[in-house]
Amino acid sequence: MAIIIAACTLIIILASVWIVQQRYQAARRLPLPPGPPGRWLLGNTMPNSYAPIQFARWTEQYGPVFSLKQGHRIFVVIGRHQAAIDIMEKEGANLADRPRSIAVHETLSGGLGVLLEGSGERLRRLRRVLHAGLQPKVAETYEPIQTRHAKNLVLDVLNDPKNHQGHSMRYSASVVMSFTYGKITPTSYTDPEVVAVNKTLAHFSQAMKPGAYLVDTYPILRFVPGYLSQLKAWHKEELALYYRQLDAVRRQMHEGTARPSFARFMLEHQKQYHLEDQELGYLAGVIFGAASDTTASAITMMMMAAATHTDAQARVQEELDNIVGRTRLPTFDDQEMLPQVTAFMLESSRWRPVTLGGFAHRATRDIVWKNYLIPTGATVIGNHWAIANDPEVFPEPHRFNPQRWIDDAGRVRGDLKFFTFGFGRRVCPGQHVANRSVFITTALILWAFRLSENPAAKIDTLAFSDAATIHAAPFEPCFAKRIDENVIRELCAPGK
Ligand code: HEM
Repeated sequence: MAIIIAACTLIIILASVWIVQQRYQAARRLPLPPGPPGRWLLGNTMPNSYAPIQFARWTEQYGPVFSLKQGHRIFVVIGRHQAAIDIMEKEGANLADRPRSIAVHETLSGGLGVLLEGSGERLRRLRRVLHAGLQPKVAETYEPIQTRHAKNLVLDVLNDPKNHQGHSMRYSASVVMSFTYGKITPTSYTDPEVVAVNKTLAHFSQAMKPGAYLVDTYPILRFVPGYLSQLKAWHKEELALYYRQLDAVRRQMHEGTARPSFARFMLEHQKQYHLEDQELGYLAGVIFGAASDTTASAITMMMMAAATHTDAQARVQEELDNIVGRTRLPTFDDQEMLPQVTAFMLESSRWRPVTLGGFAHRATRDIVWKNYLIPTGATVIGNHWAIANDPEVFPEPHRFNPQRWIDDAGRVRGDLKFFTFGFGRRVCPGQHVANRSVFITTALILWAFRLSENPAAKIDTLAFSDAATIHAAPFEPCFAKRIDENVIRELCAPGK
């Protein structure tokens, strides 16, 4: 009897292995998603500027998922909402990896960063601590910081409206300095610490530019003497800066004066999350990079949307007048009652997604989608710009229309989503903090001002930088006060 059971078990195991192998081989025989023809051996030429926009054109031409080849590398680009759900979200476990990045990750970040870290034990550890320090309950505790700096933003715009883009950058730099290191003094964009951290961010953007470092396509280049020396020097510089900032928090903890912050949280839980000293300093440092530019750009895009879509803006202001009135400021507690404010911010981050092309993922298993193969090792890109313009999910996608986010009962729709913060297991861990920043600044700015276009200086809403995080070209909207200036000044005064 035992022999029969053992034989049956063996047959079942062999049959299962055979079925899996057959499926694997069948999958391997499937074609890659279609795509533009490339040159023999060299493959496709990648767009050398504004790649997400060119990719969106190829989506129109080749369909929701298309592929490109460059040497031995395969790129698969997702440009439609449903395909993003099917692939980027449902196959999230097989797409948690990143393509190897010798220039930026291994050299400039000395392998210490998180954004370009491959999947594995280290990433899980880092994401665990990021989640613990940025999850909704903790993000809620940063609301007073965000409110304080949002009031400051209103005053800055009141005093110097021309420099509104600089003020948005100041807002996010101050907020991130507060919650990362517990810094409470108002931070300006010329603050030496902020200047130094921004320098590291500029290095990162420079090195990230497609084609800046060919070593990722031809890894042999890393052995060329001097080829990576600039990146190594920048790495030393940023590490020293991040250590200095962390040491300040350590010292304050020792003296008993440290305010709650992400750095303090990590130092207090260093053992629990198995963080090495270097990792800890670096993680706090990169938060500034990940949080400041993105948030500032999102706030600027919201203001651009308001200035160029005055009817949509008026609807938000009608709601603010009804729910909040003109004698107090909107607060986080009002959000439930302010669906128009939320819809406005959701639409502006769909209309001009600040990470236009998203960040590349890498397939760690073969993925089959509608009889096409996305093979192991392929670089998989969820193109935010193309997905944001999917006409099936967002009818008339080029139109700025916050009402698409509102249901028949006047509430924010729970069934509609845009991937502002990326996909699957690499989704942005700072999204709860970021959303709160964009909400409170939208509410306060639209409460205080009516924005419009200056007829003599029309705004080109498609003029933005070609970078991982886009920045609008300088523009000058008119900011008319909706509320008596004395009331604005009194309600936004420091300490109020
Ligand atoms: C409007 C503001 C923001 C936008 C649009 C944004 C967007 C993104 C996107 C698209 C990614 C990559 C997701 C993917 O690979 O699919 C990302 C990653 C990341 N973001 Fe954000 N982000 C914002 C604000 C923040 C803030 C405030 C923080 C921190 C407090 C933050 C921390 C991070 C980190 C650490 C990563 C790397 C995660 C990983 O690679 O596993 N972000 N963000």
